[in-house]
Amino acid sequence: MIGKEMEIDSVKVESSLWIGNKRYKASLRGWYFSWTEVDKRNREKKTVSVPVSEVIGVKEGRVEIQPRKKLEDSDLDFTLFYVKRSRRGNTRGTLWSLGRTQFCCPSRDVRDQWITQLRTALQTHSPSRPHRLLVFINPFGGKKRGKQIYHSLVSPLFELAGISCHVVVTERANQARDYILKKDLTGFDGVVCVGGDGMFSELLHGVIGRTQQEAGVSEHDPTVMLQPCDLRIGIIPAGSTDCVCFASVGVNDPVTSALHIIIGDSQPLDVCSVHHKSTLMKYSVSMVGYGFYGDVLAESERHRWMGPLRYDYSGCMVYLCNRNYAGVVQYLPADSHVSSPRDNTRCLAGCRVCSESKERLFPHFDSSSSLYSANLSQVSSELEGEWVTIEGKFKCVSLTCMSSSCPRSPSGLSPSAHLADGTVDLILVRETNPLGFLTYLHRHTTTQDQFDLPFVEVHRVKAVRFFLPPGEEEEEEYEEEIQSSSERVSEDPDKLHNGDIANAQSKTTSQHCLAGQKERDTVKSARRKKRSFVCGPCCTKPPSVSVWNCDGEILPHTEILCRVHGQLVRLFARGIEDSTGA
Ligand SMILES: CCCCCCCCCCCCC/C=C/[C@@H](O)[C@H](COP(=O)(O)O)NC(=O)CCCCCCCCCCCCCCC
Ligand SMILES: Nc1ncnc2c1ncn2[C@@H]1O[C@H](COP(=O)(O)OP(=O)(O)O)[C@@H](O)[C@H]1O
Ligand SMILES: [Ca+2]
Repeated sequence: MIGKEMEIDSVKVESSLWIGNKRYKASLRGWYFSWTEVDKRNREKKTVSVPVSEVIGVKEGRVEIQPRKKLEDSDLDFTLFYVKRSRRGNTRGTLWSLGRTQFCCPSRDVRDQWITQLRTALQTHSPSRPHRLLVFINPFGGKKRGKQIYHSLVSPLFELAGISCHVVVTERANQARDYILKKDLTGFDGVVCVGGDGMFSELLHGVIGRTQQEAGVSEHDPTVMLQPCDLRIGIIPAGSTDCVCFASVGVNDPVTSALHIIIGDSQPLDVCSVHHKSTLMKYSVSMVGYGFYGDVLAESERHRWMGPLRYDYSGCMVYLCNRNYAGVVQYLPADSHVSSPRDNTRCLAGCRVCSESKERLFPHFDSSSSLYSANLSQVSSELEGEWVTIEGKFKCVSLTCMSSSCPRSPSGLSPSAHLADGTVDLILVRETNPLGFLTYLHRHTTTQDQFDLPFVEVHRVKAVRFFLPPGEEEEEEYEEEIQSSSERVSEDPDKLHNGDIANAQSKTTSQHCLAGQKERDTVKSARRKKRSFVCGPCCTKPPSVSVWNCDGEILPHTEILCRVHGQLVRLFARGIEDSTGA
């Protein structure tokens, strides 16, 4: 490896090249390919430098790939494709596009030499680029443009970069997850989803599940140390919230994401496992939310036809219901010397807090062999320590492993949270008046501190337990109903979908709203009332139990234990490249 690097470092290719009718002095030195304009008196002008790691492809002749491939035969020309950066409106992240420059060489020999040298440098300097990818497209995500986005914007870039893809257009929910869990994945360097957070979640569950299966680790045991996953995940945003993409890249743009995948970027990510009793329910990377966000999701599932707007509509409806929910929250604080959710920092590309966390998270990591010499039955110490208990009435209880920024909220649920520091932020919004809560929500869309409110508190934690106060415990009947819906699912695993749960809920909801006093008097109806979620402003006695929204899916239980697994998976991303500062 080092030998090769030295060999390349010593390679110095230089020649005159033309772009249009201007002459340039071009050179390839180590990590950079640069070209400097030279005027008629041999004076040097502006230099453009492209890191070899950001070269997407080198083609013979004059080539255009967008809008349509066009090849002109020429012995003297070559075309260089690379990452070009630009800012984007009010977001912090950097938008990437495909830069393209056509060079004309003095002779065919010189042209061939340039192409060979550039391609060799590319191979040497970008060892972690993927060569073969498994791509899942959800044709129904977001505005239903997944297929079009992939075929018109992404696939031509992958082709240009020489990446071969096996594409699966999904026909049902959970198809992507099951594929990753069961099929032969030999030869794939990564998995990619074209869709939203729900589709990402399928890949996440597939990749984590598969890795644990192969390592013989039980996913259900919350105390176990899970095996970190090798297969990287790429996200081409084509969903409704696109929070995971936005929070890890800084923009939700299919071309930017495709370019990060091509150059083989790698961003570790913390993952929360959510357990009920001794069963794993879900993994989450963005938001696990009870109360407001749970109700918004339950309501939004009934308005899927509205597309991404369903969340805004449901948000308003749920806001008008003005609910508060009693609960007991217990948490295990993280080390407050390292960072705090109110330290006003942002997790950006190359984040120091995240990179320093690696050693703490993987004390057994052997960097020379890149192996985790972890004893697989190893019990993690992450659940040890002094738990803090808070009981009260809450508008919402939210947990987030990362900032959870999205186009709706560019700084996110917890603006100073880190992608890969092995902690999760717990946000408690206590009972307050509607104006107070609106102020809290509104601050997600501005730069004002949403934690600087008397009814809001935030803690950086490693684990959280939530349960209902004594006397308000989870109802068996409800659990049975969910159970029977899961049983139906085990006959046909593809039917477990938010829709099912939300339908069951909305059925009770509309029954509650429409049924007369007679039915309401029965015990059964009283129970239903308790678990109905959104019934509009007509409700005089709101239900006392909400649901958990786990990365956009409704969890079938209220009592949960969440714990964070630091840097469990890796994305084809690099964190947010700050376009406002550096
Ligand atoms: C007054 C303006 C208030 C704006 C409040 C924005 C808060 C945004 C926090 C966003 C956290 C997002 C966490 C990510 C969740 C996703 O995993 C998950 C799944 O995404 P997918 O469908 O793409 O698969 N998405 C969600 O669960 C959606 C949550 C979205 C909540 C939006 C709430 C909008 C609230 C509008 C309230 C308006 C009150 C107005 C009163 C007159
Ligand atoms: N072919 C399909 N038919 C129905 N549901 C699907 C299909 N493919 C994926 N899904 C499911 O659709 C849900 C939403 O997908 P997602 O891509 O996240 O879009 P959105 O951001 O609009 O919610 C996911 O939970 C995923 O499991
Ligand atoms: Ca984190």
